[in-house]
Amino acid sequence: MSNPESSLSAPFPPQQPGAVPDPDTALAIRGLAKRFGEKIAVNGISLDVPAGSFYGLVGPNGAGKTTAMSMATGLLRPDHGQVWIHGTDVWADPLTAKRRMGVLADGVRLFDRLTGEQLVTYSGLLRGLDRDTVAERTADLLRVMDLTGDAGKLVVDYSAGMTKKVALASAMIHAPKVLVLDEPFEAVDPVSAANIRDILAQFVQSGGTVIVSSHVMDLVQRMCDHVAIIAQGNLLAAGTVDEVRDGQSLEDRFVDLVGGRSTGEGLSWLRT
Ligand SMILES: Nc1ncnc2c1ncn2[C@@H]1O[C@H](COP(=O)(O)OP(=O)(O)OP(=O)(O)O)[C@@H](O)[C@H]1O
Repeated sequence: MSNPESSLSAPFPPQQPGAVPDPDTALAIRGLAKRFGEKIAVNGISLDVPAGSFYGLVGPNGAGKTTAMSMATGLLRPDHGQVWIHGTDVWADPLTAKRRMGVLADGVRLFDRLTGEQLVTYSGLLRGLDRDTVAERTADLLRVMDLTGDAGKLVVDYSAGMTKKVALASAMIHAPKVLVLDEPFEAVDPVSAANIRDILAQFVQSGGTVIVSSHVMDLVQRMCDHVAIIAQGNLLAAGTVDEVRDGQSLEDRFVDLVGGRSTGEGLSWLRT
């Protein structure tokens, strides 16, 4: 079934000036839009992420996930629209909003001339934590990320998966209420990924909110309780995973909604 007008796409009215979404909503997005030259990367997306949810954001390559997440976390200024983290406008009051969130951004350079331990420590001190708390949490985070043995190594010399894990540790050290993670499992080995999943699940159980983008539908179906599907800058569906997948696997539903499966023809020159 291909139904981009699915009733699951939340029919949000334009936000009235001055109207603030319920502070219990972890992330509220209204009419978020971004254009790069002629390219409309995000085309007026509205979405509510309930507090305490494990929310997956899925979409094909170039769908606008990273752009939307960057605008939602105060890293990229939107052309239009508003974003609130627990009722705080991210662009009007970025300091308060950023205290409440931990962000694993895609493609943002880390201070990679620091060691892993220094980087996580620096993130904690930057967030205003005292030195003892930072030392304790840094040791805990490096341990669960299986980085203790490499804590003294420069981040520039880390593998892609190690870099992802140290960035994740840096995003979590101030115990935010909301974690916004762009592809947190990309390049991460299965044991570390399982550890990270456990940490995130416990975080959600204790009332935190996790928003992850991922291309791995099976993972999103197993791990998340809510999901939004984005394609070509538009929100195609959003709701609980069961609502969105509508009796199918999430992967089949995704392919139905997004389309674009090639028939396997072509590239005859590649066949031996
Ligand atoms: N800084 C930029 N300048 C120009 N175009 C950009 C820029 N950032 C993103 N885009 C374009 O906007 C669109 C959305 O990109 P975005 O990175 O948000 O997609 P994505 O869903 O995160 O993709 P992927 O799953 O491949 O990471 C793409 O067409 C991309 O080429």
